[in-house]
Amino acid sequence: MADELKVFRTWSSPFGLRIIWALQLKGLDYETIFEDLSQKSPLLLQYNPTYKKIPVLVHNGKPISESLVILEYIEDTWKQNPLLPEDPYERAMARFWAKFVDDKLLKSVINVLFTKGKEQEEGIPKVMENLKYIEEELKGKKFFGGATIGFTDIALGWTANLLGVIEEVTGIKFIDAQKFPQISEWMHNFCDVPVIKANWPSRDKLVTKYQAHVAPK
Ligand SMILES: N[C@@H](CCC(=O)N[C@@H](CS)C(=O)NCC(=O)O)C(=O)O
Repeated sequence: MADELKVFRTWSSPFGLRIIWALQLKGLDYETIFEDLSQKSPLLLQYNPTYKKIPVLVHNGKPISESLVILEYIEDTWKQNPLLPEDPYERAMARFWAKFVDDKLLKSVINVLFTKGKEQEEGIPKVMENLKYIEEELKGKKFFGGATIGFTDIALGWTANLLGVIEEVTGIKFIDAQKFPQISEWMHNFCDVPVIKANWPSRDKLVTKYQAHVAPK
């Protein structure tokens, strides 16, 4: 039986994009279901009753949620074009940095995006500190996984367009090539990969969306 793959996502979600990138890098066909999160579909609620969030990947009727878990499932199920290294220690490190992206970097960026005044100012050094860890980790590497993009690159991928959008919306500069040369180079290399380039949501639409969510100064 051919695999039936469905992805529940939204047009803008960076978590949803991770799944699209991974499926396309693996050369897999899938159907996309775009959700309106203000009116979640009964199917989304059925497939992800605990978190009620996108993305959800449904493989032959079986749902998997949480983007990093879905990435692992994709990697475990389809062996072509590996996203994780073979060596167990390197695999652990790839997972460690992907978790760092969600637990530390993303949270610090969201905090700056959705606060203002003193709270926002105090949040900026935390973002910079988290970016410095990534900068160190990327030293001497084109991608986290080496010559081709892998698990950690996909996890960090949102920064390559969303950080710029957030800079525009907040007026706060996070990335410049002098302060973060490795990250800047990585962003450039990452955006150059055809599967990545082909799937970015419209930057203008993202700016409008985030402007509407951000607290007025
Ligand atoms: N940790 C989750 C985060 C997913 C997530 O936050 N999805 C958002 C859209 S970007 C969502 O579905 N929000 C709906 C809600 O919170 O009700 C993952 O990695 O998949």
